Amino acid sequence: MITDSFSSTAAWMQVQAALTKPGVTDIVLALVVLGVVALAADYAHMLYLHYRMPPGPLPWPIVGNTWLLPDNKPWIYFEEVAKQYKTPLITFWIGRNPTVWICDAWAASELLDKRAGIYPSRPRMVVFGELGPGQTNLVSMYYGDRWRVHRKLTHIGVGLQQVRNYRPFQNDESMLVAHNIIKTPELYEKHFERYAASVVSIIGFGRRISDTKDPIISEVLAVMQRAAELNVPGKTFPMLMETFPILAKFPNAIAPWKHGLGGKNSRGGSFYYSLAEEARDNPEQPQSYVKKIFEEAPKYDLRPEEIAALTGNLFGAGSDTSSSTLVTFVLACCAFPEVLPRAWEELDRVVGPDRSPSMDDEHNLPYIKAFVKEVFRWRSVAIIGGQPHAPIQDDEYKGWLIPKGTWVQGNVWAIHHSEKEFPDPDRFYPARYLKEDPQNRPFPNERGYMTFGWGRRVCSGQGLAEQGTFITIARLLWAFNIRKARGPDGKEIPVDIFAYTNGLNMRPEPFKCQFIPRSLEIRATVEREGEEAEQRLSVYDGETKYRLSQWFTKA
Ligand code: HEM
Repeated sequence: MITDSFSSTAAWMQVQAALTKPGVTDIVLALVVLGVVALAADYAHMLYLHYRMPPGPLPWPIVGNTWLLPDNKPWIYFEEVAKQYKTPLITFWIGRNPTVWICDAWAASELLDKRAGIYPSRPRMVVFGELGPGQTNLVSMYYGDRWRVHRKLTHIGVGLQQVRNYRPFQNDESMLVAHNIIKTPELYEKHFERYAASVVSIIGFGRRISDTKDPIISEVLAVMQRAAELNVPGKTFPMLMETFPILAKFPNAIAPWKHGLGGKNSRGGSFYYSLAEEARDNPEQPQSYVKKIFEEAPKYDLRPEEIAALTGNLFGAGSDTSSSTLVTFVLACCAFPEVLPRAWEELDRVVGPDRSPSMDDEHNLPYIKAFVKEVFRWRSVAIIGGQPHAPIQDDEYKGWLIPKGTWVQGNVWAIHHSEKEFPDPDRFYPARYLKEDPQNRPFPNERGYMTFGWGRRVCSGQGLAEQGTFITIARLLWAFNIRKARGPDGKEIPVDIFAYTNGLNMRPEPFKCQFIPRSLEIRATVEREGEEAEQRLSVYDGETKYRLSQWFTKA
């Protein structure tokens, strides 16, 4: 007894001594205790959200579910998780950040379209946002007055009314695609890239891109494809910074995982600003979007990096997406040749061999329209719907909480791959879009696809992309029998409909194919129209002295 009371008195005196005169060990001990308490409180909060938010795998403290991510194409994994939980949306924790993945068309329509006023913002994005363009670019901007200004200014360039005025040169550029494919069919992918880059370059800078070797194509596409990898959740650097945002705060000199990320003052931005100034100051260059932006700049107090973002977005958002969609179209023709005769029958009946289809034919070409819709659906380029949305207030869906600021991503892969809306979804089957077809199913929007996003953040260039994709697909279907290439043994070389890149904007891995003109008359028409189009487009010929690569060396 006496010994017990003596030892407890001694221990008490030690505690008192430690409190009045703490040593290093005591401080370390106190910090450890504090750390454990903070961690426990943080994890308790994570578990609370785990039970209130849409279902998903149990998160671990700090790392969440990041370790469960596959090395590639996480959208397929999220589709499987949603099937496993039998829910239209799931929660997946990227570190301590719960992200919601919408895997069903009706839920996407309800949340992102019908409740557009609640979901118009972007969440905090460490890699694509804070280490990328941040709040200078419409794509990653939070919802608010500045976003409204940028959206309005973007519409001056590619708003629905405006893009109708671009039809003549877009049509001419598309005629050149068909002509160039006759000359060098093996370069078809390059012809699509040139076409897409040239259309946005004429709109933006009043200058066309006439050569597939123009460095602006290869350089800008390379940057875009790299950027597209930067918003696909991943468990390696640089995306691991979304799991551990503190790593983004380290100075670049001691943080190799940050290398190559642009930042607000990125050299890519300055490159676009120089292109814009060059176009503004060239009296010979026709009226263009940059000239209008410079006129508007004082009214909105636009900074140079904002001007660079607004004009650069035309390339950034509009060239890789449009050309990848056309490569997907070619892959579909090779893999599903049985869908072609019906397209030819319609085109021969409505258009004939002496001219190629025009935009005015659209109403008379229901199967071609369905074909284009199926291209947009079957392998949608923006496979996770571009950037995530974020609610500007807490929301509830089917009893689940979606807190303000949550990263909410439309999983377009899962949405367009659902048996319920698209029976046999990996089959390319345009007729599913025709009302009378037995495979036709209800869909929450009239178009029948969600390729261009939702609500207030829906793609600003949708009108331009849809009209360009229609006219180019219609023309190529009319002109060619597009089919699998043959090997030296004369046998067809198979194509793989799942071989796609891993970016946020995906495109088929390279494959070979043949473009066979459908008749001598059609071939003659393609050549004649191609030469005439080139003549008309010559008003946009011009050079730029800037190269993105020089910029990177210079800075
Ligand atoms: C096939 C071609 C294209 C596809 C599939 C596509 C798809 C998308 C998607 C999915 C989004 C995100 C929408 C959302 O957050 O809900 C987006 C945003 C955007 N797109 Fe496109 N796009 C295409 C072409 C274009 C073109 C040609 C331009 C302009 C020339 C453009 C400009 C933009 C801009 C500026 C945004 C950001 C809008 C905002 O955050 O408010 N896109 N696009």
